[in-house]
Amino acid sequence: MALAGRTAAWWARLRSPCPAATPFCLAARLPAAGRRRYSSRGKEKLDMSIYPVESIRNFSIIAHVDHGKSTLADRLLEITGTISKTDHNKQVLDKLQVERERGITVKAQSASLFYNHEGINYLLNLIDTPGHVDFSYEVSRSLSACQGVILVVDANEGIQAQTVANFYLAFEAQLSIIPVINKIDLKNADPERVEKQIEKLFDIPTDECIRISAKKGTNVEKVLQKVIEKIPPPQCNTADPLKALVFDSTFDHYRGVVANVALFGGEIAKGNKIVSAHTKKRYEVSEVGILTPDEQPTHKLYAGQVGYLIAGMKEVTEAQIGDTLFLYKQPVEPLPGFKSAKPMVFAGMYPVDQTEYNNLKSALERLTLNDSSVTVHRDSSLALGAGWRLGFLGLLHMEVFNQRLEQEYNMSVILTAPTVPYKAVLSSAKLIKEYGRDEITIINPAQFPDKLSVSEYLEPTILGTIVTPHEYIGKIIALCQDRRAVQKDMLYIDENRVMLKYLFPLNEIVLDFYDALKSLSSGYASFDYEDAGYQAADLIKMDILLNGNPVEELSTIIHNDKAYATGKLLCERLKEAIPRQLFEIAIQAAIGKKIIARETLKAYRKNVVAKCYGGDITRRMKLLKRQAEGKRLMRKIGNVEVPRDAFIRVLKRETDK
Ligand SMILES: Nc1nc2c(ncn2[C@@H]2O[C@H](COP(=O)(O)OP(=O)(O)OP(=O)(O)O)[C@@H](O)[C@H]2O)c(=O)[nH]1
Repeated sequence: MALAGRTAAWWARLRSPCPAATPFCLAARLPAAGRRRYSSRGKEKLDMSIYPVESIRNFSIIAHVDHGKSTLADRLLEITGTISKTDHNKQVLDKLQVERERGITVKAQSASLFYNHEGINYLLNLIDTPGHVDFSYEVSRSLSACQGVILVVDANEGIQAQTVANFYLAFEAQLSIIPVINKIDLKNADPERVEKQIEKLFDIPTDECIRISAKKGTNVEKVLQKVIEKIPPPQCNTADPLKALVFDSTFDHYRGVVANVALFGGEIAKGNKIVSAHTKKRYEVSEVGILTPDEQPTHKLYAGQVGYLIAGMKEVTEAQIGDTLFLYKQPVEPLPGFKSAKPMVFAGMYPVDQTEYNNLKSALERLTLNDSSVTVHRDSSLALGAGWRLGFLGLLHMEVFNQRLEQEYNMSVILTAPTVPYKAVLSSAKLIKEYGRDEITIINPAQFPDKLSVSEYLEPTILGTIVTPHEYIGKIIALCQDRRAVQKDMLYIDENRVMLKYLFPLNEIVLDFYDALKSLSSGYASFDYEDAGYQAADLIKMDILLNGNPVEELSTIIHNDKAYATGKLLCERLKEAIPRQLFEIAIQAAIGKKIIARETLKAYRKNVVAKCYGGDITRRMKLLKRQAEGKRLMRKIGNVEVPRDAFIRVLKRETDK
């Protein structure tokens, strides 16, 4: 919208003192830490009409993990008076307990900042993003609500794998990029070297980089000024019909779904009747507001602004991420949505005790409301009872989800070995008819179709980026080869740093690749990856047998080349996990009918009443009862008693490897 044609009153409002510096000051109303969920209650509504599109900048901070995004966000919130300057305000946007404990950002948060620059009041909408590869889905989602990004690079570590990945996400989205070199206060900081890396890899002139210390606040104000100068305001108009993009949503127990929206046109207020382009359902808006970063109700939200709305949606699925909301009877062309999050890792989840099944079910339902990237299917297992098969974006995502179940819902669960989603191209007419298609995705080894009914198995692959000091390159190449990876590129970022690109089977990196890479490079190498489709693979299903009976929970799908080593390992671990019994037990790994590994557990008799011969009957009964109780914790496979937790011990150590 052109600036010309504005009234004098409009200019006067725009140039009036920034709300953050007046008695309106939001900072004064915000508790320093530990904000309540229902934080909008009783707050005076703000008038957002004083922020026309020209005064708005929507931006994100992107970086490699730990390069200082959250710290920079804290400083920006302080400088603009959005939060007060206290020591309690560390990582204000990291609201989840798991985020604070692990020091990582899991869920993107947004905050509106008010900033007066050269007499003009600006509304800056900052969207914090997670740095870990598992959460890159959140990054691309956040970027869709932005016109620019601050790309933060650590002055000591320089460009890392996720810096490259995040840069390309922003570049492909055609966003303005402000390169910032952080941590210049560190003794080993070498901003000049990092500037050269940025020039070489991203073609950004060295003099465009801003050197800052987010921790000490050095030059942070310059970053804000650059945001105003370099990032364009959103291209939209309040006079147009409402067009609101849902870019995130959370669930509040009291008020239902709180949808984070970016307005690409029109305005929205309490009482408006809106329709979801995705579900076609109609709602009445009960509250709109901005995030500061707490919820701050406003009278309206206008085109170009970013905020939240509550409209009586009961489930997060109703506020589908990427959905477009419009006014009832004023339909608009929906905005291009997002690719839905694709789970990379699947695992079985079971209650430790089956009596907890219903509690776990409701905890899962509530947690997935807040994390819609987790997929849930019901599943059951002979050993572990009724449960679910869950799909996660990666292993860290799985761990974080599990930790949130424990911390936020007090549930402890059993997680089985993670597996990646394989595919099979079917050749058997019977199976094709049964499935209704000739290609199936296998997320559970129990569904693995026999080789005779399949023309080809496929495994998921990823394109991995590794950035490392060059002295570790030999060991890293050997590690990649061991993981069946194929080199695609190798580039020197500067005289002693190398960037490698490899095509990996996802299965080879999902469990422990990152740990192996970190340990052989003394922590210096970094890794990021993106989906690279499927490739044909020589896959097999390996079964574990106890005295000839298969243990379904321990079946795994693996590459033929890795079968022998894995089979041997599982047999050895089971031998440790199963107590000796009255008879000898053969523990075997098998592919089809062929045995590929074997361990033998010698016979042993634990006669609890042996000591009591001639003793009194009550003591004898008591001991027999205790033995019976112990048996309930066992699962019988054939005639072999296996402690229920043995499966987990065996599988868990697989993930801990
Ligand atoms: N010395 C110094 N340390 C900093 C600076 N900025 C951030 N740090 C520290 O670097 C660590 C990581 O900072 P964060 O802000 O949590 O990093 P992040 O990029 O948000 O991390 P994720 O949310 O996990 O992606 C923290 O210990 C910060 O205190 C800085 O300018 N100087």
